[in-house]
Amino acid sequence: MVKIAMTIAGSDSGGGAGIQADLKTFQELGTFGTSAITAITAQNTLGVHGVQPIDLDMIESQIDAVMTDLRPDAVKTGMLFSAEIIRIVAEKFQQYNIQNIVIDPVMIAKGGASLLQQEAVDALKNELVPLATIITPNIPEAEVLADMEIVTEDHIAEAAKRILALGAKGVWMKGGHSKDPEFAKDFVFLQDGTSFSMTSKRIDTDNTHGTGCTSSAAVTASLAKGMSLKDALIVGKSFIQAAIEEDLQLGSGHGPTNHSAYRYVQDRMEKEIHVE
Ligand SMILES: Nc1ncnc2c1ncn2[C@@H]1O[C@H](COP(=O)(O)OP(=O)(O)O)[C@@H](O)[C@H]1O
Ligand SMILES: Cc1ncc(COP(=O)(O)O)c(N)n1
Repeated sequence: MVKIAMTIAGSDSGGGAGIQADLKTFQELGTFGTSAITAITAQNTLGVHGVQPIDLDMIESQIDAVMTDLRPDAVKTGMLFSAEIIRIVAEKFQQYNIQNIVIDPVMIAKGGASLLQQEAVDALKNELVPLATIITPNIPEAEVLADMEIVTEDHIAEAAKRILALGAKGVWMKGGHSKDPEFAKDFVFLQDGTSFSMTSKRIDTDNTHGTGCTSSAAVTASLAKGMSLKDALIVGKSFIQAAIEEDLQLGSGHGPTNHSAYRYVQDRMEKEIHVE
């Protein structure tokens, strides 16, 4: 029977990030996608033009509706916007005993708009991160979660240690924001003390809108299908490398990635991602 993946996130009218990116990615990887929408954004490749959070009761009802009937095999979170929304999501994860939880700690859109209120960071750290199978911060998000500046690889390891100390089972420290002109190098640290890196060549492009949403959705779909965490993360990295490489040149700002590229270039990606 088809496996079910769920996303709890914001809507991106531009289709490159948020719920839209997640559902496309779930579908591409052969899972059945379900969702609970936390906020609506009026957004395109040029930026975020408006944000309207959904009523808390309605967020709760959406989660209950999916959890009680469809029972997702893995769930991811994206834009959660407020401490109140984070609390509801954390409560629901516990109520329904969800095991495969991917937390993309979305804070700021590529154009600079805030997608998480400042006072929600504590709720994220104390209530949601402890439930994560894997949390997927980019460098600025890891700096906030670990409360330190990240410049060197030693800083990455120290920040990961601090994030694991919050209770997450694993952390995928994404390197898209690093200054390395040649490589996009990510590091994974797990609660059992193991770690590995996933490196690809850096693509010179502005079309990276939604890379965090898309890569974490690929991990979620892979966990839903029963893959090991390590294999699921390698699919996440390969899926996003394909989606960035085969970009679509849409819009006149930070364009979306190509969510359907992976299915055509999967074999090539296996050789392009270096795991060490
Ligand atoms: N220009 C790029 N070329 C190749 N991979 C990239 C590029 N930018 C980001 N990535 C990869 O995309 C994923 C998401 O990266 P990152 O930009 O760090 O997160 P976010 O999208 O959350 O800001 C990571 O696996 C990262 O290595
Ligand atoms: C609704 C929504 N959720 C998440 C992001 C972050 O996307 P990214 O940082 O990858 O551009 C976004 N721009 N919009």
